Amino acid sequence: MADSAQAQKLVYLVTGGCGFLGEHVVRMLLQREPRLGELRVFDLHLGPWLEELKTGSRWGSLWRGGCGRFPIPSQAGIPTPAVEQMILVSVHMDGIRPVRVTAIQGDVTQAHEVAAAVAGAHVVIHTAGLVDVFGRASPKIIHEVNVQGTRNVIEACVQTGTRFLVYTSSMEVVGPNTKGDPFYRGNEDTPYEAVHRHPYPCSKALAEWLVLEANGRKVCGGLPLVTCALRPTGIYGEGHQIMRDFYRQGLRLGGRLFRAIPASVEHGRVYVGNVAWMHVLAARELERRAALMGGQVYFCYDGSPYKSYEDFNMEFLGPCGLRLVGTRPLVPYWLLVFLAALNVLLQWLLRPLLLYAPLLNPYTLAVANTTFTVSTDKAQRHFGYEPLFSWEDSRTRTILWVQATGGSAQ
Ligand SMILES: NC(=O)c1ccc[n+]([C@@H]2O[C@H](COP(=O)([O-])OP(=O)(O)OC[C@H]3O[C@@H](n4cnc5c(N)ncnc54)[C@H](O)[C@@H]3O)[C@@H](O)[C@H]2O)c1
Ligand SMILES: CC(C)[C@@H](O)CC[C@@H](C)[C@H]1CC[C@H]2[C@@H]3[C@H](O)C=C4C[C@@H](O)CC[C@]4(C)[C@H]3CC[C@]12C
Repeated sequence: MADSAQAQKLVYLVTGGCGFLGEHVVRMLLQREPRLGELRVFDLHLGPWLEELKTGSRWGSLWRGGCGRFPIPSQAGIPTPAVEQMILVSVHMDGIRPVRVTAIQGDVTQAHEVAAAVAGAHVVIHTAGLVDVFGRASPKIIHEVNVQGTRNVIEACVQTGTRFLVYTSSMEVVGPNTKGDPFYRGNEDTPYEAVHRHPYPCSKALAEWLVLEANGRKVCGGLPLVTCALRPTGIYGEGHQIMRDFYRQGLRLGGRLFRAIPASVEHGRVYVGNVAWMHVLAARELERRAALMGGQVYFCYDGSPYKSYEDFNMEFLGPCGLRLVGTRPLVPYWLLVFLAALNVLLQWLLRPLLLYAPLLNPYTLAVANTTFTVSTDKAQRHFGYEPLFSWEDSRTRTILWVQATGGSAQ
């Protein structure tokens, strides 16, 4: 067993660390990982919020030391992306402990950039991905980022000797499938015909398979790679852009949203803070429980209620002044199908001029209209996961965020 937590100074790498989920994972690690010595935040687009780390305003961290552009040690002459290193003194329950935060602007599709970022890391939490179900990116790009990017992360772990990899997968690896079969309060062992056509779920399913298949491969140094995949359902919380889009749409429509999906269609949702916590815990326990956790998948879950996608959103948009009109869908389903198809045609026609990517398309309509909920305790049984945030707390935090954005672009 490794030294005590206080003595260990581990290097964590979070890919996609500036994304909706990634940012919460970064903050959770800074707050709740006592073994953290260096935190590498790797992303194609580094967020301005990283600048706040200098003031330490968010976590009681104190800023110490300069922030300059330092090249991370090049590996065998591999060119390294520009990095920004900040030294943080994080105040934790266990006392004051210095944490180095290294912001790395890089691309997971570039194997050499990934290898440079992974080199020397103890754990990789791989959240980077192209979450596109709206036709913004081509299938080729989605595959490049989500599949080849994941392959690059795996190979970097093997080449550089990093042994622990937690991958952010998705419920969509399972479903809803192309037949629209419901998945009603299922778990990791529930039989379900996971058949996909859309580029996004196909890419997530292949990437997850690669991660699980890599479990047990010998890394540089001869020890085995230990991997697991976490499958969040629809994540909500501070920073959820789709929630913000619904809020802005409602404001434009005079404080109203119009029901399009039957209230009986249940959708699994999970608070971003609990998803982040599950990632931190899985990364911590993967070493100690390698035999049990290695090669496993875990749905992300918490106490969020089972509701239709629209009714669930109203838990937050209602207290922000919006009203969902209709107890039943106000538009016949065939008309929604027609409008979704029309959106695809418009997207294709307008593509030479502008990117038209509305929420409604045949895929999003099918997903929204298909029950998909999980009921499981596998993460609790395997690595002691319990949600960190209650439903009430998750709801309050999300409402406060929606109110704070006020429908703005932030
Ligand atoms: N949002 C959800 O409801 C949800 C549900 C289940 C799973 N997931 C998964 O969680 C992960 C994070 O999703 P999110 O909702 O935070 O999305 P997001 O788009 O907010 O975050 C993804 C991050 O990855 C980065 N990224 C994209 N391409 C990259 C590249 N080529 N190189 C480096 N970084 C790159 C983006 O800049 C972004 O910061 C994804 O893998 C997604 O599939 C999301
Ligand atoms: C226009 C109406 C029909 C409206 O109700 C459409 C809602 C639609 C945009 C969302 C309904 C379900 C969402 C998806 C689900 O929460 C799970 C996902 C998995 C994750 O990996 C990525 C995001 C998503 C695909 C999510 C996207 C938005 C919805 C399709």
